[in-house]
Formats: sequence, structure tokens, C-alpha cells
Amino acid sequence: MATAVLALNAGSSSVKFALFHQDDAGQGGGTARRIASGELEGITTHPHFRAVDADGHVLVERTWPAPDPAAADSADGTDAHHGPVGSLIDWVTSHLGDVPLAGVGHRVVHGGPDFIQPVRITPDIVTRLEALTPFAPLHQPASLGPIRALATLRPDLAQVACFDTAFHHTMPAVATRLALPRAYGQRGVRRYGFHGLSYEYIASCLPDLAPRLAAGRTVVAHLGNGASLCALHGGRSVETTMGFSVLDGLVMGTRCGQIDPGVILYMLRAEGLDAAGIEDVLYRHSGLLGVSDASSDMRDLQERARGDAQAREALDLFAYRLVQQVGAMAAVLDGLDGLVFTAGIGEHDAAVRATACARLSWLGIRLDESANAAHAAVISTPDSAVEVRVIPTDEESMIRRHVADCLAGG
Ligand SMILES: Nc1ncnc2c1ncn2[C@@H]1O[C@H](COP(=O)(O)OP(=O)(O)O)[C@@H](O)[C@H]1O
Ligand SMILES: CC(=O)OP(=O)(O)O
Ligand SMILES: [Mg+2]
Repeated sequence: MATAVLALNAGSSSVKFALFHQDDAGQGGGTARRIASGELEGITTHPHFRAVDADGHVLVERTWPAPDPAAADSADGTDAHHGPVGSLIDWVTSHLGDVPLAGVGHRVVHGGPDFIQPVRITPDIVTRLEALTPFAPLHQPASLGPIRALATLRPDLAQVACFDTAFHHTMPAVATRLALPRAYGQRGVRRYGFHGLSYEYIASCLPDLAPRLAAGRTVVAHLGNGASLCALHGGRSVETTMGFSVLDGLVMGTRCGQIDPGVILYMLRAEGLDAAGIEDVLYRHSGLLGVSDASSDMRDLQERARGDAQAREALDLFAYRLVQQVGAMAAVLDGLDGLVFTAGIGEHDAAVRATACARLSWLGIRLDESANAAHAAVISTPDSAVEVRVIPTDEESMIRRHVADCLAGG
């Protein structure tokens, strides 16, 4: 019997979603087709809901007035009955026709040391996920809001948490350690890695698309607003650039990436910033936005870079750190067979890919300029020692598969 699954991918101020119809779902997920997808944006400022069908035709578009900051639950959009999340569920329910909704899957950014695979959500699981909020102070509450709203609205509905950290549980112990006193590690202060649903999706595509990369040493560059790299060996994560938090590694839209912890001590001591102030600088005002002093958006910066030296400096730093850290991943892998670009920048920005590949030619990368400009699936030349690919990521499909597996008892 056909059933539907809703996948929710909550960010700090938006919820992306996809609605699937699936047949014969069981272990392995069966076959599925995406019937609608969209986004609920500006939840805390000016909520805007838009959904399109599989061909990109707009199915619904709606806006709400700015929420009242005094009303705690409506301010984060999770007021179950009246907020935007409630309206998203109403719309999904009305759009289902006769197909029953089998379950809802959520991207949950942090699974801590214990959640190494998707899990059916119960009140006890929600309590355990809440306890991980100090590890991901901006992302974890964003995932928990829709989970709580749905539990109130539709207590009958199966909900499954799918963790961004889980895919990295195959990293060797040495890659998870921080060189801090041992007691910190025992309290969960270690490297986890994120964007795992995206990497798991890409790894699942490789056996069909590129068997040599599936079996070999591949670096995947997930370059979106948040950005990270993952080193895959035989399709399993062995290293990644994000660590304890989503701040580490590459330069991001508004996050700093790798930083000397001495800077944080300086902010505390010399500038008198408190934890909230430092969090604001590192998560919301750094990265491309901080360096350019203009924009966190790659497209916007490419436009500005012609006449704006600060925008160029932000792009240069983004590329510099990208090249530096692909090199670090290749060192961990003892060489490189494949490089895959994905997410907003990775999939669409030929200039970023060209700059990175040119500076990585020492690894044997040869870029096919016209294939790159055309955003082709393979953008390296036939004689390139490293096969370079562009693969669109699909975290929502990965969530759908996990829901099907989980509900089938996997
Ligand atoms: N055609 C494009 N050229 C360059 N950058 C793009 C293009 N399309 C999207 N981007 C960039 O992708 C980034 C957002 O990536 P995305 O994966 O959508 O982010 P999120 O982390 O929110 O899912 C932005 O910096 C945006 O400018
Ligand atoms: C983990 C992370 O950084 O997520 P996003 O890219 O959605 O911000
Ligand atoms: Mg994303």
C-alpha cells in the first residue's frame, strides 16, 4: 500500500520540507517519489511558507505577520495550533488525499555520543535530545520545536529523529579526540562531525555513479551556508572538518570555521564579552559576512567582488581554507581518488570549484573547464588522477529512507 512520509530539515530560522509517496516501504526504504517540497522561512521574523510540486510549480505561498516576541511558543514558530509549523502540517494533511501519512522524519543536528542511528521519537528521547542543547545551542532547539509541535498536534503520528552526527561514528577514535584533559572526553567533549545526512546520501549514490570512488578515497565538500568536508574511505566517514560543534573547519556564511581558542579567551578577558556575546560573533557575524562586512551569500559576494576589495578577501579566505583542508583530508586518506562538490555553493558555483581544483593540481586533479562551467556530473578530464564530480545532495530523501527503515523495525 502506498504511504506518505514527511521529511523536515530544520535550520536556525527556516524549516525545509519534502513530502514523499512511497510504495512497499520496508527495510531498504522501497521506492519513493517526491510529490512536494518547500520551505518555511523567517520563522522568528516574517514567516513565509512556499511549496512546489515535483516540477517546480508553486502549490501554495503564504506569509504571516511577525510573531510577538513576548509569546514564547509562538515566537519560535512552534505554537502547535496557530504557528507556521501547525499550518505546514495542516497543508500537508490536506494535500495527502487518500494516502495515509506513515510518519515524519526530522533532521536533528546533534545525536551526542549515544545516538548512532535514527530513532523513533518518544517523550524520553525528546528529554535526551534536549540535554544535548549545550552542544548545539542554535541548531538543537530548531529541531526540537517542530518535534514538540507535532507531538501535540498529532500524538498518533510516528516521528523519527535522523542525526547529522550519526554518519561520522565510523571515524577512528584518534579523529574524535581533542587534546584536552581526559575528563572532558568522558563528558562528551570530543569531535563529532555534522552534515552526516548529506554525506550519507552522497555515499549511497557513489556505488552506482562512480564505483571507484565508492570503494576508494573520496573527499566530499558540502558547501552551503554551513560548510564542511568529509573524507570517505570505502564509503565510510574517517574524518571531517566540523568537530565538537558546527563552528569548526571551513569558512561559512556567518560562522568562523577553524579558530585559535586563544581568540575566545581574548574576547572574554580583553573585550569583556560574555558567552552570549561570543556566540553571537562566532555563529552569526563571522565567516563570509564578517570578512566582507557585506554579505553571507556567495552569489551576492561574487557580484560585489568586481568592485569591492573586502568581498574579494572573503572569497579568497573561503577558497584558501577549502584548499588547505582538502589537503588535510587527502593526507588522512593517504591520497585521493575522488572529489565531490555538493550543496548550494558546491553544486552551483563553478568559480569556487575552478579555484579549488586549480590549487589542488598537485594532487593530480585536472579540471575540464567547459564541463565545470556547464555544472556537468563529471568535471575532471579523462586523464585526471582524481575524478571530480558534482552531485546534488538530498538530505530529505535520506530522512525518508531512514523513516521507512525505522518504521519497518530496522
Ligand atoms: N548559482 C549559485 N552560484 C553561487 N552560489 C550559489 C548559487 N546558488 C546558491 N548558492 C549559494 O549557496 C549557499 C546556500 O547553500 P544551501 O545549500 O542552500 O544552504 P543551506 O545550508 O541553507 O541549506 C549561499 O551562499 C548561496 O549564495
Ligand atoms: C550542521 C550545519 O552546519 O547545518 P547547516 O549547514 O544546515 O547550517
Ligand atoms: Mg543545507
